[in-house]
Amino acid sequence: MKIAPSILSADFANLETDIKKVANAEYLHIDIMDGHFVDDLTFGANVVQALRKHSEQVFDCHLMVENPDKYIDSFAQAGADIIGVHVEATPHIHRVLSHIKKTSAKAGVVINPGTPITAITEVLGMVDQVLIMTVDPGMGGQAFLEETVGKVKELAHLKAQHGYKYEIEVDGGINDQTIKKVAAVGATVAVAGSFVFNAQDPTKQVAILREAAQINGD
Ligand SMILES: O=C(CO)[C@H](O)[C@H](O)COP(=O)(O)O
Ligand SMILES: [Fe+2]
Repeated sequence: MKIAPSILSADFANLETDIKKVANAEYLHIDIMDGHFVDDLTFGANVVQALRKHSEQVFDCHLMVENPDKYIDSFAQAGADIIGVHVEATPHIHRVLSHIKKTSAKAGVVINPGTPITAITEVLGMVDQVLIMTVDPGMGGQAFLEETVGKVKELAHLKAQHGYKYEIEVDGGINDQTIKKVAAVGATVAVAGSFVFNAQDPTKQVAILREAAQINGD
């Protein structure tokens, strides 16, 4: 299981310091909110570019924005390694994913808890990552929604059946207990914000998550 600390719960006044505390994780998860697709506002490509100088990790940019197509080039140029777009944010998901694939970034599709897997079936063969939201997007610190576990299992089944290559990422309410549930059904990347950064020692929290995932997962 790869661990993806979400800087949504980091100290925005000390991002450089905070990201160094989680250098033992494979990914850095960067939540981009536009105040339209979700209520809150976070940061843009300029912040990604600034962070890029301080980390070699995979920059996993989760775009919670309307009109995602408008932002793809700037995030790719800023140093995003993966750009994830919500299927709910565009009627043209195939076009947007094709656009990402023409940049240096890998393409991810994201689905909300209320969206079925059938909404993304047609694009599963073209994506590098599928992100299953395990909370409703918009804020950190929410409780994991148990009913999303079935979708992780379904995605893992489709991956094996069709030989797809995507990572299966989960995001929201991940802690040392919930990570076991998603690891057991095939998740390969776990995002965690509050569990990692709302603790004294974020480095240790990453290690705790990794160990917990191994008990029931890979
Ligand atoms: O996309 C997100 C919210 O929309 C965040 O990545 C997610 O909520 C992480 O926070 P936590 O681990 O505290 O639930
Ligand atoms: Fe996220």
